[in-house]
Amino acid sequence: MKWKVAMLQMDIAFGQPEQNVESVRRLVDQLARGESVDAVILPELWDTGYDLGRLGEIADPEGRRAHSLLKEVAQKLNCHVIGGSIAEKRAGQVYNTTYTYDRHGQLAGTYSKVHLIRLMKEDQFMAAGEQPGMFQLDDQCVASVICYDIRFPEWVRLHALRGAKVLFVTAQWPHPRLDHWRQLLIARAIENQMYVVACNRVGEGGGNMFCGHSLVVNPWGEIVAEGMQQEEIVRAELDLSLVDEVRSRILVYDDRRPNLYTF
Ligand SMILES: NC(=O)CCC(=O)C(=O)O
Repeated sequence: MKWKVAMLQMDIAFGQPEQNVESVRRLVDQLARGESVDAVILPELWDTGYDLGRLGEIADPEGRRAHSLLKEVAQKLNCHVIGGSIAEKRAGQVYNTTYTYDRHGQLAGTYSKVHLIRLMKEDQFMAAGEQPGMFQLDDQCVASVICYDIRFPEWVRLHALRGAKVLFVTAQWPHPRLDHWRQLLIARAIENQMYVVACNRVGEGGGNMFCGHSLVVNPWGEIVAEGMQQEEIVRAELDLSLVDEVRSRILVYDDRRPNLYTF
């Protein structure tokens, strides 16, 4: 199976959800004028940015605003939507949450960021998720994680062990750590022999300059597509049969020694 994917590498207005909804709509309109795609992915916290101090006021109650927009996008483009993440107000807490809609406009999965980044004070304003982000799209097993999660190979590995062939990463990754971003994504693809489709944002917010370079890496570790550091739609084609091919060439999964990994 082949999938055409598009990453909306957008700028995000700090603490301005309505303005950011309009930015998503503008990019989706632009995407709709080009060749059709099977999946589109947005960046992390595309609705609020890292305006953590105002989350009580601007976070999306039960994600209602995001659900409505992402469903609309899935139906308009007739494609899967890995909906970046949003600041989701739920049960008196705020979570950093991804909603994924399938091409029929049905909710396919929800994932709340498990590893909150203390460096950016996320832990002081948000609650951490507890569940994995696994779901099916076109009968293919895929996973989604959020930004800092890629520094935790053991978390990504669990998703690969449970069958994920594609890892979607939604991010707000800032300078000066562009090298970390690229190398961690390539490493996750090589060690798990899976596609990694990673959408970052550009622009400035809360004292950070975000580095773009949205990336698609194939299961052999080759970069298939890479954004620049400007607002753009980055497109790529995935050939999912390559996952099985690479997994049968180097038998990493069979050669594991999990009984030794508990000392
Ligand atoms: N939004 C994030 O999780 C940023 C992660 C990051 O900058 C890093 O891990 O470095």
